[in-house]
Amino acid sequence: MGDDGKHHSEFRARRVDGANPDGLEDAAAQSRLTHDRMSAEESRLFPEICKGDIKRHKAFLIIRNNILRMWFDEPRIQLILEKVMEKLNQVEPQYANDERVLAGKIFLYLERYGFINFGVFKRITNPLGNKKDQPRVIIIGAGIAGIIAARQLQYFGFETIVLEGRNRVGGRIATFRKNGYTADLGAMVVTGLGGNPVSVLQTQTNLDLVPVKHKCPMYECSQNVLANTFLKPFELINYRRRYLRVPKAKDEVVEREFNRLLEACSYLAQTIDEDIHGKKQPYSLGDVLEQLIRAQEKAVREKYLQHLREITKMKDSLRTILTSMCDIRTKCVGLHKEYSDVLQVPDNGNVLEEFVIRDVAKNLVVTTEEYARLETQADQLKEQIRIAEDNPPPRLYLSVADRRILDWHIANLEFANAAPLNCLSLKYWDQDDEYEFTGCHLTVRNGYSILPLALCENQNIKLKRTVKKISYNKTGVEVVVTNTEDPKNEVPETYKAEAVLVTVPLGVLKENVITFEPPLLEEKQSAIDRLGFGNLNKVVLCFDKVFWDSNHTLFAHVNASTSSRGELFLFWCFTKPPVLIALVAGDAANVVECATDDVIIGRTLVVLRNIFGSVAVPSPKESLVTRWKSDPFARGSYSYVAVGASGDDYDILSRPVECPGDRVPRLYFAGEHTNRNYPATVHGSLLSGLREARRIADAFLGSIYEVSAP
Ligand SMILES: Cc1cc2nc3c(=O)[nH]c(=O)nc-3n(C[C@H](O)[C@H](O)[C@H](O)COP(=O)(O)OP(=O)(O)OC[C@H]3O[C@@H](n4cnc5c(N)ncnc54)[C@H](O)[C@@H]3O)c2cc1C
Repeated sequence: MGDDGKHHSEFRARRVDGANPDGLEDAAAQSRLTHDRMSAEESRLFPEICKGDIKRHKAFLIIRNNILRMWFDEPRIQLILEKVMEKLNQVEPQYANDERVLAGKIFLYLERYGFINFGVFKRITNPLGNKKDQPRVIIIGAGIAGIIAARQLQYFGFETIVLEGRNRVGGRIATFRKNGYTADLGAMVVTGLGGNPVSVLQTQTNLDLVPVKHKCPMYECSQNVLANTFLKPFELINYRRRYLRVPKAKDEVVEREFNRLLEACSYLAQTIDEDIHGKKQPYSLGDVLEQLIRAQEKAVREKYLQHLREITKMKDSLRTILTSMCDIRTKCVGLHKEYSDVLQVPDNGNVLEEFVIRDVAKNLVVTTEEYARLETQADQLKEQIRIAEDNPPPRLYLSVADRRILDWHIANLEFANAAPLNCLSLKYWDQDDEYEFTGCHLTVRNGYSILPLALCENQNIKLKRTVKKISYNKTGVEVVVTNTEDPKNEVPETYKAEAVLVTVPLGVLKENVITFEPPLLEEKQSAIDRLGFGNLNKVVLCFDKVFWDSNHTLFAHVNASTSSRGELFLFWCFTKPPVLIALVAGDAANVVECATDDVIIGRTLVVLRNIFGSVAVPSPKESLVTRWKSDPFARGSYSYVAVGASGDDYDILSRPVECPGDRVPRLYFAGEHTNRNYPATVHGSLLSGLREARRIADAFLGSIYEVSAP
């Protein structure tokens, strides 16, 4: 990444960029809605408004946008209908008076759909009153999807119980905290605040978000440095840096080429029909990218060969000309001699002899002129050859050093997708791009776990309960768990409820560690198999002082080979206490799973010492290596669209399961792998939890139309 470089996942600049939107348009945009248009969902829920006259349509939008803005104005306090009507009366008295019923319905819809009154806020009233015997829902997994769903369901009046296998909440949001050091082992980046529900949670909790600056010096191995440096004796032990900073211009050129290659892949993805040309197997992004690189290499080689061929051709022509000049020169010498000879003959007035003299003289002139013409041609050709030889086209598409830098950019993309590029679907790997939020990327300086911990307050959560079996039928659900509170005496427990929400990671679903009774439908099982679940690991090193350039919060390490490109390729340093987080992505992420901590940490220190010099880099005070793939409660990091999968698979995974003849579905699914538009992210999980809370509430409490309007 160049100093100011942006890679393809950078956001397009749009107007809204965070919490507390000012106007009605901003409030709608922050809720991922359009201010002057009803969403498809709204049109479905309010058909009489959608198809009705333009005035009511406008009334709907004005009321909806005003309610959203009221929520964003103070998301720490429950927004209640009375307050909404009071404020609406101040800003839009006409709508407050004429559309009271509609305003009530819009309020209930926004609340049920998790646009308002979600997260950590002070409750003023219970929206459903204090009804007894509310349905009971079991939520499996205390990650962000499970906790927000539990919290929302509880707010809607359900009795909830969260069963969590680990001895902590947060799932893939996990913060290492020790001796004042903080490091996020799972999620650590908020990918823009414009449209992001995390912006509300930031206001409600004390998440300390700092922008991720793109200045990122890049270091690569230079074997010549040591050889070319005159070392004093002690320097032999404390040898100097062996890695050099990649020149900014070079980094920028390669980054531009990388982006060009990705654009070409994207063009091909749109034009290639995966089923034609007898190719049954869909293409992967990695394969096509490598093919494009090979094609470019071939084209560059071809161009260079063509250049050599042209020079050879010019040289051949020059040789022919020079040979002709030689012949002409010999001929000239002969003619000259002949001319001298005929001039020797005494003039006896013979006309024939006079004719011979003139003829030889003429021949001599013509031949000399021909020689001069060829000489000019030869000079021109020599100049052309010189120019061509002085300006050869590149011999190689990428030098070895260029390829390493390109591999670094590929590793960065493999990090973003948590998978080697040859596992990603060419056609659909970036299917969610158009939903990207606006604003810069931010990181949580005080640790992301603040969020799940805040959301857990007053929730009924049982830790150390590993779910083994889920049975569901028309009467309800039964969940069998192993209670691991006492490792020497693990006991089975059974929990019963009206419905169950499963939020375990896709990696866990793929392992089939939970038995579903009856088994999941073939459609769902195939989607579980098709979608990819990637891996990405981190090495955390805590030091007693900063030895890196504190002006930079990121620095890059360019690895020596394509196969190791993802190894410790990027270092993060965002927290006040000096902590470095090294990222391991792509194939290298899986290598970490089977190496010991000593090996990984030792290797990380070698890289740092090569960059900063061994004197500068002390031994770490604390260190830690993640192994997400080996973690039985994750089995990897997050989902990706694998070769053969598509965005549809996220939709299939989000569908609830109904027993034939039952009036409501009993089995629901949430989690990042169930969110087509926002997969693989904290906000995606959060939105999926809100979505399922709404779905369960609609099923058991009636849809928004059956809720009596005030
Ligand atoms: C290394 C890494 C880096 C990431 N970086 C980012 C980032 O920068 N930004 C971002 O937005 N997202 C990031 N993500 C993704 C983000 O963390 C996840 O998408 C999100 O946290 C998932 O939430 P979830 O609730 O869907 O799943 P989880 O958080 O995984 O929650 C599922 C819960 O189910 C529990 N569970 C599993 N099996 C069982 C069982 N059998 N019984 C009971 N409980 C069980 C788990 O213990 C877990 O608590 C990253 C993820 C990883 C791993």
